[in-house]
Amino acid sequence: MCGPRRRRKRNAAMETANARWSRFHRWLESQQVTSWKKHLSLERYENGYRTFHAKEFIAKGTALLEIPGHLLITGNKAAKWLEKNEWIRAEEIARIPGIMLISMYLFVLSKQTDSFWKPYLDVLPASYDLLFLFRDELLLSYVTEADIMQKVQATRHSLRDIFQRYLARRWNYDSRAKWNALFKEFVRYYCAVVSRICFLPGDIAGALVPLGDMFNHEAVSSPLEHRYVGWESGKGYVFRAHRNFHVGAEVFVSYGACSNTELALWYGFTLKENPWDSLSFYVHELDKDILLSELVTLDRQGFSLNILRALCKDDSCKEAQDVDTLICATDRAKLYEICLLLESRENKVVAALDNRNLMEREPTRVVLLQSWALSRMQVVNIAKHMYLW
Ligand SMILES: C[S@@+](CC[C@H](N)C(=O)[O-])C[C@H]1O[C@@H](n2cnc3c(N)ncnc32)[C@H](O)[C@@H]1O
Repeated sequence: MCGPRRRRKRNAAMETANARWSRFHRWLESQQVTSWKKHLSLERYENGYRTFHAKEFIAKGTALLEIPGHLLITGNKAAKWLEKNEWIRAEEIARIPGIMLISMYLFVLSKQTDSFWKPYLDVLPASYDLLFLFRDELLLSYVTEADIMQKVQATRHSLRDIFQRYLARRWNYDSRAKWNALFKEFVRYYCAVVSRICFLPGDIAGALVPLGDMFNHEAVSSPLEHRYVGWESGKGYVFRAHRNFHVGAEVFVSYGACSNTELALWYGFTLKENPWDSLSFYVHELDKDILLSELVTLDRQGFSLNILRALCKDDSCKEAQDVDTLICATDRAKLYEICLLLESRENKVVAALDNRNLMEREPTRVVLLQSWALSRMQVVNIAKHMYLW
């Protein structure tokens, strides 16, 4: 496409996005969701990414945002509505994951021009980088985390199955292309749900919390002693500051103790400094002489006990439960060697990802895999020093 046409198309897309954004704000105001403006400004960037910033100093514990119950899209609401409107039968509900039920619900709602939630649905992101969306075989060959591709395949399979079984039959699609387009829309809603769902006790899935789902994640190094995000009776769904935030700083919440693998799977990003990062691998893939077929995990505290037991020099220690006893009896030089093998594998991944063609084809996804591999190397590096004499 030539320059001016591309510019016109981009401007038109921006106008639509601006109009949708204004409608979303008016909708929130019409539902009396306004008090957050005292503390927060909501920034929106051209690539569609949104963040909250502190307008004033925010002290730990401050209520940042309160969303009334009737604005939440919960698993229970979705299941009830789908059953009432004969999309699913009551006995099928327990067999379908709650997250899928909400995705089905959003997909059906999105087809209704007068849906109460339309202003919210219209500002959900248009594209995602969740791992199961990656299709490029070369890119996928650089995913080193063990067993993750099975999870990816299971998610893809389950999405197709649910769409075909419950949704496609009610739509007139006269071509494969139309089926694919509808399926893509359903997948987009699924991505929105998995990457934005909030914990809600007593609900089969949790809740989508309009506006509350614009907070980005930061990792906190020790588990929070208090639940800062959740349902508070008499108030609604409340987001509180889990630490102090200075004027102008981005205001985060914490999605929990997520490893980078979990972040890549469910949110489509990884963190450079992630205290909860861990990696899993099969040791025989690195060293055929170690006879251990179980999955081994490594985190910032070291290797999982199964490998310590497998490498115990003294048979009497193999049953020990205590990590210190096991480490003393383990062949630490071998653990160090495994660290070197892991390091070399991740190094190769980082080098292979430094590929211009791949970068041009899939820039965001390459960056995600690079940062994932680099953070794995950080974990390996910590372990390496731990097992060095
Ligand atoms: C609950 S939404 C948060 C709002 C999101 N930024 C938006 O514009 O809609 C979760 C998504 O935000 C992005 N995200 C959240 N925290 C992030 C972080 N620390 N770094 C990069 N992306 C992040 C990821 O795309 C994730 O799937």
